[in-house]
Amino acid sequence: MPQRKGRGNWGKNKGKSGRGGGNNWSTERKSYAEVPKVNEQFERLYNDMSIVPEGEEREQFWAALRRELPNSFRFCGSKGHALAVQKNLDEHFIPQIKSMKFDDQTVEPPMPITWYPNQLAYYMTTPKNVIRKFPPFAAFQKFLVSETAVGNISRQEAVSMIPPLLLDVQSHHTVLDLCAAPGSKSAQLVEMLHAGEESRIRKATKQHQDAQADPAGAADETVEGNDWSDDGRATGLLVANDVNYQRAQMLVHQVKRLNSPNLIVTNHDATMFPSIELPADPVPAGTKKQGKWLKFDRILADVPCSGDGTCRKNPNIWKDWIPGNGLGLYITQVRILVRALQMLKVGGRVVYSTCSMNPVENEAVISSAIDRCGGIEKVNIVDVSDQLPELKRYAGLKQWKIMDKEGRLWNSWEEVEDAKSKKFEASLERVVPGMFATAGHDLPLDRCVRVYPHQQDTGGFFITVLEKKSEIRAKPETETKATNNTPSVVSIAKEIVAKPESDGVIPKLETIEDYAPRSTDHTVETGTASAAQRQNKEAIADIDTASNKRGLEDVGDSAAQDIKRARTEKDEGAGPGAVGEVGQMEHWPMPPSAPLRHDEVTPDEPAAAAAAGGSRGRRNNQPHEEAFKYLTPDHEELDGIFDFYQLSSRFPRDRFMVRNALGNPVKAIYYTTALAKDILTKNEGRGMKFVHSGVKMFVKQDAQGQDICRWRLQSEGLPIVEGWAGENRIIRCYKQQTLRKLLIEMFPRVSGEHWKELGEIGEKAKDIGMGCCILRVEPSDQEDGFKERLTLPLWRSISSLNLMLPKEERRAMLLRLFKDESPLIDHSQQPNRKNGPAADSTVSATSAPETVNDSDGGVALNDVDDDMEDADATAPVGASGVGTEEDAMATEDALRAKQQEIVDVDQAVAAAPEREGETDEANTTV
Ligand SMILES: C[S@@+](CC[C@H](N)C(=O)[O-])C[C@H]1O[C@@H](n2cnc3c(N)ncnc32)[C@H](O)[C@@H]1O
Repeated sequence: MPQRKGRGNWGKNKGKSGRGGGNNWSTERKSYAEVPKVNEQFERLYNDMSIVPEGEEREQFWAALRRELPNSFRFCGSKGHALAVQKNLDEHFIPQIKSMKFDDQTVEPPMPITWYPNQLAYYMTTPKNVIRKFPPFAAFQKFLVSETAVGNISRQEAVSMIPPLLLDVQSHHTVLDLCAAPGSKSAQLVEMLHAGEESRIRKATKQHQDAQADPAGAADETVEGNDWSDDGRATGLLVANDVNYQRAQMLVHQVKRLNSPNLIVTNHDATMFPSIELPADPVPAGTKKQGKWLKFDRILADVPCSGDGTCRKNPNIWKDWIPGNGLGLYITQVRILVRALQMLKVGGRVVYSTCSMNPVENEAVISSAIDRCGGIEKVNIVDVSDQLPELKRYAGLKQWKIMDKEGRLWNSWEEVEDAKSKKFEASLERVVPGMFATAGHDLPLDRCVRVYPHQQDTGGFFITVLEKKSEIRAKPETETKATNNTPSVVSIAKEIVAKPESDGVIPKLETIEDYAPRSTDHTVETGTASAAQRQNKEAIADIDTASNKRGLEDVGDSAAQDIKRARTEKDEGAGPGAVGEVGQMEHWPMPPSAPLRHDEVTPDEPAAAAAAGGSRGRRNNQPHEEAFKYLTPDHEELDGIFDFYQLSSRFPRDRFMVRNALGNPVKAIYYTTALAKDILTKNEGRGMKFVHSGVKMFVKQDAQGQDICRWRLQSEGLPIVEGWAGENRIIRCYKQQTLRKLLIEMFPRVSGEHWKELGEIGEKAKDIGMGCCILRVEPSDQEDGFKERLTLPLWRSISSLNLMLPKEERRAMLLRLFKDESPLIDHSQQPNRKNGPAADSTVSATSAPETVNDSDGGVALNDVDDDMEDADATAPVGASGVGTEEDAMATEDALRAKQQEIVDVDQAVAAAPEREGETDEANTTV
């Protein structure tokens, strides 16, 4: 974004809030403008340190911080489809918006963010409430909402897009996002894993088809790119984690839109993220198998922070900013970063980021973490000055000051020690040596990146890229300047005992006590306890509070209790020196699970299910997650599916799983990558808290007719598998008018002579067997052809053919592909079909479907897009056993309700604060 002095036309209206008509736009704008934007300590800290030079630029800095933030959004980089959506913005909406006037003012259209690669991100200064409420924006608003719901657009603050861009993710990478909710950066990371995948898969499937047709003549097209090992599919993985369960659910919603099988969502405290076990490598007979642990190529540590760089969208920060906020987070931030570096492969990258401008949460954390990991020879700060060349930025600070709780500024730890030696200083309690820049410690902290609000009209942000140069053994906190503790006997003993890791294999230590973070809970807190002990106790409390209040006890996690119990026993003997060592171990265990009590086993799940690793019972109020159980490749349901769709034997059969403890395919079958499968199966029952994984690929269908497969393809999973399906279930479409008709008309008839009305696809539609099939929209150079490739699920019943798409998605596609806002026509809404089709505008989304007399006899589309997991493996499938279009309509209604739910949740996610203490109103994404 270019540097901007004002906020364009909308900003000029700030003073005009009393304008006639009393529109909401004025009122809401006023509320932002009215929040007082002064805070003496906040302003003094940054002015005193001169983070921006005095004079005109400093004025611009503060003026920008006092302005409301522009909205921003970006297009999904990995989907060809999303690029067509972007074209729609450029060619349709932007010219439309440019011609609009509101209150005699021109309206500023979305503009590309210049530093974002491939012009995929945009910003817009028009306030979101104007977009929502000013009628000429209605179509644009609809476009944003529907494209966001299906994953083509992500609404995200501009500066928040930087950290993933600097992580340099490739499709075979194992990536960890340690503090991921609400998930905007995770979504970006998932997209990066899938970059280039569509064209790779197309090449791989084409080559396979060619080879089948002519084994001698097929050309090998799989020459470019780096990820052919799985027929072009991305082999990497994102583990997205958040300590807060509710926020982890938002994260799931956010990333689920992208339909990635390369994703696992977890729910752990990042300071002690458990080591993930992998299946051991094969060894020669008679040799003992070595434990193998996952290490990551890339880790994002977008840590909890005080968030003062977000005061443009969260004006309350002006009122609430106190120096203690940043001080209190420092230890947690260092622990998260050290844990990230421990879990990183040698040669891998960690990106550390905050939306705070305070060096105590930024350069001090970087410097302390590098110190704990053995210095710059072990962990280097990467020079990224040549990356994102258009991005204006400031270098990281090499000198800074620490503001104590009373607002006094300190230059060095020596000054603090001197003051403390004279009298007890309560306000210095949280100040520790590691917070200060150390003279003579020549870390290239200038390679850190600071982005200030006036530079590109954004929020403030801090980003640092770290590279692990060699294996590390993190020093215990007590032995570093992060705290002022002296080393404990226990920690020294551990350093001697701990075995070095090699080749990405971390040796497994034996006892829980070895890993357990030291609790101060049972350490006698006396007047003589050291400041470090008190500090550490507060720091542990900080994990609980700063991590959105989900600490050891809060999670209701029996594992946490076990850890506490274990460390308590040890601490009793260890004395005060044992405190302050949280996070020192390289290898953290899974939190152990408490055994399920008999009275916790629910009646519908026998004890056998619990024994099988099921999770129907709630343990100590721990959130309930269904098990992830993989089907054996020779499972009979898979036989049926592979036969019906004539799926190539080359498509992997061992990656299908279900979400119930008994492992029975009841409602839905999900697909994951091989690595996700290895992780989910190997770590089952070890206490790892998996919250989500897998793309729904097949959904159980009530359908009559002998030859119909009861498993229909779900649109989420279709792109993954469709290239491997046989011609018998494919209908090809080349002409725009064919697809347009299928989008506008629901349940068009194929019986009798009606099939002719379907044009180019009529004959195939007439002849294809009943059940689920695939509509392949092929691109061509014809005038009435398509520029983009599309694949959609269809259902052929006795008398009709129907695209299995929710109404909202039909409308979004009509708008995007044909600029068409026609009402949908529902042919199933005609008793006896004698009175002509019903236009969609007359159909109530919530009304019970009318009775349809002429049963189509083929299918009852139950549970379409039902996100409920297979809660009960023994439940009967479907209710009626007789399929009618009535059922199908009920399905459409369910879909529509679901779609609405998606939009609602999406709006909630978009409004969810990224940072502690932000209000929902604070979020200004469109
Ligand atoms: C700045 S936000 C992350 C924003 C996110 N990366 C995004 O782009 O949407 C910080 C997140 O860290 C989580 N968090 C706080 N303490 C944590 C901890 N100890 N371990 C893991 N997550 C933590 C919070 O719940 C919060 O969701």
